[in-house]
Amino acid sequence: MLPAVVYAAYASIVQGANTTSGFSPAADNAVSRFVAQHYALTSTAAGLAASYAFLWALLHFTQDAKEPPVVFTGLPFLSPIIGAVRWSMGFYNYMRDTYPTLPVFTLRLPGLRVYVVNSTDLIPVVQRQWRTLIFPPVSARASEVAMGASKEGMAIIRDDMITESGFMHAFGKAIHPALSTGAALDELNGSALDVLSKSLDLIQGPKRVNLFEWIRHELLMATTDGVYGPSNPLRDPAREADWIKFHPTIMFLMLNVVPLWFFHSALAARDRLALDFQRYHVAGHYRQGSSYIQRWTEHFVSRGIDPVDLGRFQNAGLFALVANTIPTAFWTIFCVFSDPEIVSECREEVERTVTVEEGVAGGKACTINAARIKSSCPTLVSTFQEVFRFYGMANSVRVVNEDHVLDGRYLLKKGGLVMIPARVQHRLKEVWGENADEFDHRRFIRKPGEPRPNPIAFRGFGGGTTLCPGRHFATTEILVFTAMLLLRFDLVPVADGGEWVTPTTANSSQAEAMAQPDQEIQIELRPRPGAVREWRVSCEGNGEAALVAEDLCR
Ligand code: HEM
Repeated sequence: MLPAVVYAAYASIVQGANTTSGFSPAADNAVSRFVAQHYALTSTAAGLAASYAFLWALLHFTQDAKEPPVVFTGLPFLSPIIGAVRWSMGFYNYMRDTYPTLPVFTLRLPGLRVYVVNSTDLIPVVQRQWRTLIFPPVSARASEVAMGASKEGMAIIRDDMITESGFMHAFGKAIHPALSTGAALDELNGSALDVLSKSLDLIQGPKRVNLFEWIRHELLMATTDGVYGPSNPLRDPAREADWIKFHPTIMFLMLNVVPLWFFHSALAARDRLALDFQRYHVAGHYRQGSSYIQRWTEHFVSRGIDPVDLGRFQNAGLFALVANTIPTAFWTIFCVFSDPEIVSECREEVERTVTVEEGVAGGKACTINAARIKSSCPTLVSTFQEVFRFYGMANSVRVVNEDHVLDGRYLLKKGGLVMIPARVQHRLKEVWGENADEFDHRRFIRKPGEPRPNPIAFRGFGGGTTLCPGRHFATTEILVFTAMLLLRFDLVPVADGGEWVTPTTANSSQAEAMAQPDQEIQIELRPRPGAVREWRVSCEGNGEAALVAEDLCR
């Protein structure tokens, strides 16, 4: 339809140029000669001008005055796309700096309105409207296009995306008890951290590793062993390799613009993983896994999802489990170990929490207590939070389910998307102070008499009804992993004369909530003098970590 309309406008302009210009006969002749000689050029220019005028009119006449102000209209419908390509991860911050007084603005793309929220005060207002500004279509789409779920499976998921009894909202309720304070969470963290601790026991002398690759392997094994139990499909090195092949393509699959055959080998890897997950579920192995995976599976089965789709959806479950935990652990370990001051402050704190008991064979055993790490290591916890603020890039997206007037002021039209970019919130000088653009590892340590920065502007784990349910599990896992390294090893870069070089993050996949490093760092893990001994981890009474507004304000 659109090209036909544009063509019609274009044709009428060219025809008009051939009849009369309104100038004198001599000028008319000159114009006619010019047009005749440069027909292709003039007709192209006229066509472009007509198209521009048409698109400009289309954009402005279909934009309601009550909607948030529309910006970036230089090339109607195209400027936002060009901006997103040009500024990439920095696009929304650039927009915020360009329009600092707009609490929310509209971007118009072909066939789509995006309402971008800049104001911290509007965030709770958006989150309260969870039945109108809804998240399930976003995650459903990811399962459909990236995980390859069947039409029948998707029909079950999409059946009711609004009420509390719909698949998605009920899913949140089903898994919640296994991931909040209590024995199930302690057990899950305990088994994952036990795997990590035993793996570190094997390093008895200096060992060279690529830091990201090594963290990815260690956390993939520990997290999936903790969740899936003794029959964890990811224990097979071929499945680990499949995940590493498939994972980077998820964002491109979700965009759905490149033909599927292009991702042939990644999709084959995805399907092998899904098949192993299917076998795992059919054999009932999940019953020996964590309470989390049992609840997860029971929810899907109770809603009629068949075993084939169960395997496919489990790939999405795996994404949620590890895709953000791994880069977050990388940056936490990088930021702690790359600064001698932070290493020594954090090491001192962590050492104070360790208890020494009788170990096996009459020796001594050191116990790392997860609850004490969280309650008594303010510098380590603050560095971890600062990693989220500095490297976090969660982009909360909601679909406007019906026309809605946000905060009684802004009309949001049905079918539009609402976006809350964490990177905008995380760099607001009015919240974080003049040094908002710098990494300050002590930023989150509370000082007497000093007000706490507005916790709503901390978006590391999203917020509202879709606030990450895995935040306590991931927080404990990463903090204790970092503590174990502090207690047991020195980490020394192999290249660059032993200097730590901060990797860039420009190529990060925007399907993730945490930036990912573009370059590897080869390091040597050197056991610290006296640290090769018996180590244990205790997660008893580990509890929750209050890092986000929802936990802090309860
Ligand atoms: C450092 C690690 C993690 C980070 C940074 C992270 C981040 C996030 C964010 C930002 C969201 C909100 C999405 C939105 O509102 O748009 C989210 C949702 C979610 N996360 Fe995490 N996550 C992490 C670890 C985990 C883990 C370990 C699990 C599973 C145990 C998990 C399970 C989920 C689930 C199921 C949702 C969807 C919630 C819903 O649809 O209501 N996450 N996560």
